[in-house]
Amino acid sequence: MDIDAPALVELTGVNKHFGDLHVLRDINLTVRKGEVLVVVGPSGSGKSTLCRAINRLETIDEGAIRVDGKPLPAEGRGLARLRADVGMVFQSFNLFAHKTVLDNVTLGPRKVRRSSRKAADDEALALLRRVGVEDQARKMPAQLSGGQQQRVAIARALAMHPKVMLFDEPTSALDPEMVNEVLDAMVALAKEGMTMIVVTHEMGFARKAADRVVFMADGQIVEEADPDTFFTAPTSERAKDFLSKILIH
Ligand SMILES: Nc1ncnc2c1ncn2[C@@H]1O[C@H](COP(=O)(O)OP(=O)(O)OP(=O)(O)O)[C@@H](O)[C@H]1O
Repeated sequence: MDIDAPALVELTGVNKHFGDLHVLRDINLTVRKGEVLVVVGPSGSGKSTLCRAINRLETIDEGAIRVDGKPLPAEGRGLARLRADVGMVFQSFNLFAHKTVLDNVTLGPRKVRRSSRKAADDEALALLRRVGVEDQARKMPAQLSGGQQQRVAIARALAMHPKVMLFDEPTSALDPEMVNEVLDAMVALAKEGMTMIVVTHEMGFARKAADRVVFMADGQIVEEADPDTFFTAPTSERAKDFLSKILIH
């Protein structure tokens, strides 16, 4: 990753509450073009909320979030553009159940990017090939395994030509034997230079693919470091405690 690359996602003084719960506490974070940032931390530390705020699936109470230099839009067309620029892959694959795999991938480009059917189909098939599921294109999502569905979800986000991809625990709902096929697709994407923010409990992925690891606890960024430093020499007691409780491959 180029350390002089321009900032693509910038959070400044971000605070968020759910009622009395202060779920994001003064978050300052910059993700540069081409960077792979992995966010780790205990359950309930605010990792999902952070991801969702960047895509404006959650509003924030204070602070500013910029994507590619622009503040997040409030509503309307700007929001559709933001959701195209910021691709999101969730734990639950969120595919449209009544549409074929191919239609799941082409729907966004045809609607938002006004691609022709032929152009959208051709690109979708190329993307499905890239994540290894092109032979599933005519099937319905329910006919696919969880790992295949998640790879379709990645292809669907990529079809919008995102500037950054957010992954919120993309393998947590998968059977163990399917985890690697999704992680491999993500590693390939990282190697191609995609800017990525990945919330995960897969520390092997973090070690392999992350440029930087951010450790969150109680809504705060407690520590951030390159993966080698974070996993071998964490400085905060909270990160040490967290790492002592998980298995690192
Ligand atoms: N819509 C909501 N309304 C109220 N509280 C919420 C809401 N969404 C999340 N929370 C709470 O905010 C806190 C942070 O949640 P969040 O999902 O961001 O954590 P997380 O670090 O992603 O956790 P996990 O690893 O378990 O997914 C939790 O205590 C959660 O219960």
